[in-house]
Amino acid sequence: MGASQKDFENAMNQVKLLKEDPGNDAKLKLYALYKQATEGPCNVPEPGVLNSISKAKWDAWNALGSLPKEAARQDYVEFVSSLSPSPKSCSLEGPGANRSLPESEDIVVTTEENITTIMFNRPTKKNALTNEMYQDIMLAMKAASKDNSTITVFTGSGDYYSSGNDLTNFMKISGDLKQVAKESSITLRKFVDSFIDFPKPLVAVVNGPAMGIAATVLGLFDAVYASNRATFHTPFSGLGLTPEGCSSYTFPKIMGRAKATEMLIFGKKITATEACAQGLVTEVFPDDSFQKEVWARLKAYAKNPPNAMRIGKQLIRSTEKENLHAVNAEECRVLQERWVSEECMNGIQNFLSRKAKL
Ligand SMILES: CCCCCCCCCCC/C=C/C(=O)SCCNC(=O)CCNC(=O)[C@H](O)C(C)(C)COP(=O)(O)OP(=O)(O)OC[C@H]1O[C@@H](n2cnc3c(N)ncnc32)[C@H](O)[C@@H]1OP(=O)(O)O
Repeated sequence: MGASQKDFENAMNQVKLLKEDPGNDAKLKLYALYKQATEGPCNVPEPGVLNSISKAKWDAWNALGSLPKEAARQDYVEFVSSLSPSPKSCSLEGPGANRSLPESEDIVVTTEENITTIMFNRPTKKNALTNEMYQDIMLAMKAASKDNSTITVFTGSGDYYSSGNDLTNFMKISGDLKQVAKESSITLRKFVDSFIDFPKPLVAVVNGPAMGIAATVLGLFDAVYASNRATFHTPFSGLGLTPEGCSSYTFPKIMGRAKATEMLIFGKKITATEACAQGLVTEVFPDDSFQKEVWARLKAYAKNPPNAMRIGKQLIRSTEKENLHAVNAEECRVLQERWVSEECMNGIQNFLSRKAKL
């Protein structure tokens, strides 16, 4: 006998209680089966290539063809049960939990003239990255790695590139702090892995200040173009934190140990011009012509044959990959401990109570 409506509803609740992020492929499958089970065969127009996430969702649903609603419901229930053998002891608000597919507008993905752009879009909060945004960025990167674009670009909306991790993420957690720190460490590792393994040229268009994790992962980009308004700031020690995004390896390699120490350990903020002199930034542009000049250049680069660019990148990066994964794993292991430390609690508390502005 097929799954009942009650089984289906239970399965939907179980998805919300998943302890670990099931991954983008599983989320797409869940989405498609859910839509098929509730609405029947895909009945909406195919989204344009400008929205690669909607397109991925549409493709997954459309691929189910004329599968009957009851069969989709049954498949959904079975698939959920394969994902969640035990729904007990879950943190409802932990990273990765309660997520299905990106719905928020905090990350905007567009594809135009062979360029997929992933934009941080939370300007009123200086594009600080929420737990949901980490998940959506991973999803967007996975889609971008497979779409028809030749280059992928990160940029920010408003006056900031990004102020890094949203420090209120720490207040949204429930349950055992150590367990949440463990889950966060897993999420962070996966997030940084997405940058290490990204197969196409990855470019940052740094429109304003870049802080914390938004600055550190720049060491994993293939080119970084910055407005002269941009600054680069990793105030980790003040927050009781330690470097991530592989910066403990990439920054000393790029700028030398002394300059990397000033940034990563002493929290020195550097200008775009300094970052360019130290090799973190490829080129700096005057802010008033920044967008025009950078996009004209990127559109020209994006016309290059995609395979040549992809394979060229692979040659430049492949010898480093193993090291980078090991560094990422170690940085995340250390951060897992830092997040539950008194120094970190005090650092976050200072920001939240605005006693200290970094
Ligand atoms: C158990 C652990 C679970 C955690 C799971 C996370 C997993 C991944 C962790 C990865 C590690 C990453 C580390 C980092 O990125 S460290 C860097 C963090 N960023 C900061 O420290 C910046 C903090 N912000 C500031 O110092 C200032 O806001 C800033 C200099 C950016 C701007 O100052 P300004 O005076 O111009 O503007 P406001 O302060 O008034 O800001 C406007 C509003 O934006 C909010 N805001 C800005 N940045 C952040 C932020 N990073 N987190 C949360 N909110 C931020 C600010 O509060 C204002 O909001 P309101 O208008 O509502 O007050």
